Parts: sequence; C-alpha cells; structure tokens
Amino acid sequence: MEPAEINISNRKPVDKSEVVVDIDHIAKSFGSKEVLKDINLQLKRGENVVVLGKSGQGKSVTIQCIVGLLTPDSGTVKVFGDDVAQMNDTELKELRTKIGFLFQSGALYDSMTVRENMEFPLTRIKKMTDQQEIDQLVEEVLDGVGLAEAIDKMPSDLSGGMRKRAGLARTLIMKPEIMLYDEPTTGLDPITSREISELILHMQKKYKTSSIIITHDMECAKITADRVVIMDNGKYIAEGTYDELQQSDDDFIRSFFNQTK
Ligand SMILES: Nc1ncnc2c1ncn2[C@@H]1O[C@H](COP(=O)(O)OP(=O)(O)OP(=O)(O)O)[C@@H](O)[C@H]1O
Repeated sequence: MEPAEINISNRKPVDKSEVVVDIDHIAKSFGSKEVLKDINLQLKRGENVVVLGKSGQGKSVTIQCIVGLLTPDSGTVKVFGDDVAQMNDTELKELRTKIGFLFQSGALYDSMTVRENMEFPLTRIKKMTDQQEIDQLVEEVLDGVGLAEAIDKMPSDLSGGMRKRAGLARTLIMKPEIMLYDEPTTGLDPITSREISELILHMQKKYKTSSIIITHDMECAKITADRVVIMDNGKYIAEGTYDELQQSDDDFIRSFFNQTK
C-alpha cells in the first residue's frame, strides 16, 4: 500500500547561512528506473539528521550525489554554498577533504596496525611530516574513541565494535566538517550498537560536525538524531524529531518505530 504523503510544507524556514548541505529537488534515474524523484534536504551546521527508509530507496545514491560521485539528472546539491555538479576535479578533491565517511565495514587497511591506519590519511592526504605532531593527533583521536590501548594492534585482532571505532577515528583525524554515516551499526550486537551510537553523538558535540546518518537501527536514530527524515518511493515523505514522528497518526511512519531490531 502506498503511504499517505505527509505535509512537510509547514516546517520552519531554515536560515540559509547555517545550511552546509542543501539538496534542492533532486531526481536521479538509472535507465528507466527512477530512484530519486524529488528529494529536498537541508543539513544545518552542527546538526545530526537521520535518514530512514526501506532498502533500495536511494539513500546511498543521495549520499553519492553529495560528494559528487553521482550527478543528479535535475535539481541541485550545494555543499557550503557551492553546486557540487559544477565543481572541477580539484574542487571536488578539496570538498572531499571536508567530508568524512563511515561505511559498514569501517574500511581499515588489514595489513597496517591501528596506529598506521590513523597515520595514513595524515601523511598521504594532508602531507604531514612532523612525527611528533602526527603522534599527538593519533593518540588524541584514539583516546577520544576509547581505543588508546589498541594502538599497536592489527585490525584482525579487534572486535567488530572496535573496528568500527577505529574506522570512525581514522575519519575524524581529518577533522571533517561533515560526516556521512552509512549504516554505522549494522552487523553489531545491541550493546556495541548503542556504544557506537553514543560515540556518534559524543563526536558531534566534540568536533561540532554536521552529520547525515543513514540507518535502519531505531535506537541509533533515537540516540543520535536532532531531526529524522523518512524516505519512500524516491521522495522524502516526513520530517520531524524522533518523538514527533513516533507519535504520527500515519501507520506507515509509525511502522518504522514499532519494529524490533
Ligand atoms: N550506479 C548505479 N547504477 C545503476 N543502479 C544503481 C546505481 N546505484 C544505485 N542503483 C540502484 O538504485 C537503487 C537505490 O540504491 P541505494 O543503494 O541508494 O538504496 P538504499 O536506500 O541505500 O538501500 P539500502 O538500505 O539497501 O542500502 C537500487 O535499486 C540500486 O540498484
């Protein structure tokens, strides 16, 4: 059954100067398949927005449009006020240094220790050479995610939750202004999932990042979200705080909140 469309037009106007990601009526098809029909989303500075939606609704495609890996067929995506589709390779590279990703796997290099994994983006991307400065940043970031003791371990010696923390640390060491989390708690047990969600919240406060968090984990949404948007059939159909949406009169919206993990 098609969900009822929810009126989201009466939301408060957003102060544009605070908007770091502005997705304006984007559409994207692959062949005859219309994946995104009309997506609008504004991410404000320092805000955590959680995107909920059933599988295959185009959440990852939306993220790829933000970093310029895909170009929308119509509509615009502006990051820090600049249209991503108009950026040249140098500008895209520069943009991506300001955006951190955390994917499901955590994406560590298995042949490097935790310390070497942290050093890698500093020496390869930031071209840092001062070893003392590098050591200080690595120790600080690992301490922040509770992995100070694991600094000389190999990724294969870490639990799933520790790997996820290390992946997060490796992203945060670049001090991104925007974080994109794609299913950050998938595959983790409930206790570790909660720890990662709390860490995402803690990191938002500590580094003042703006984040988009794609998840199916409602506890993660509850812990991390300042605002939740629900995506269905290529459109954003509802938006509000976790509590507002949980109390919605719409059965489809409430169905997200009634699921067990
Ligand atoms: N590069 C591409 N070429 C063709 N089709 C694609 C491409 N990228 C995504 N799609 C299609 O777009 C649809 C949405 O994919 P997407 O990965 O964004 O969904 P999702 O909402 O993130 O799902 P999930 O929650 O399962 O990760 C899928 O049907 C997918 O096959």
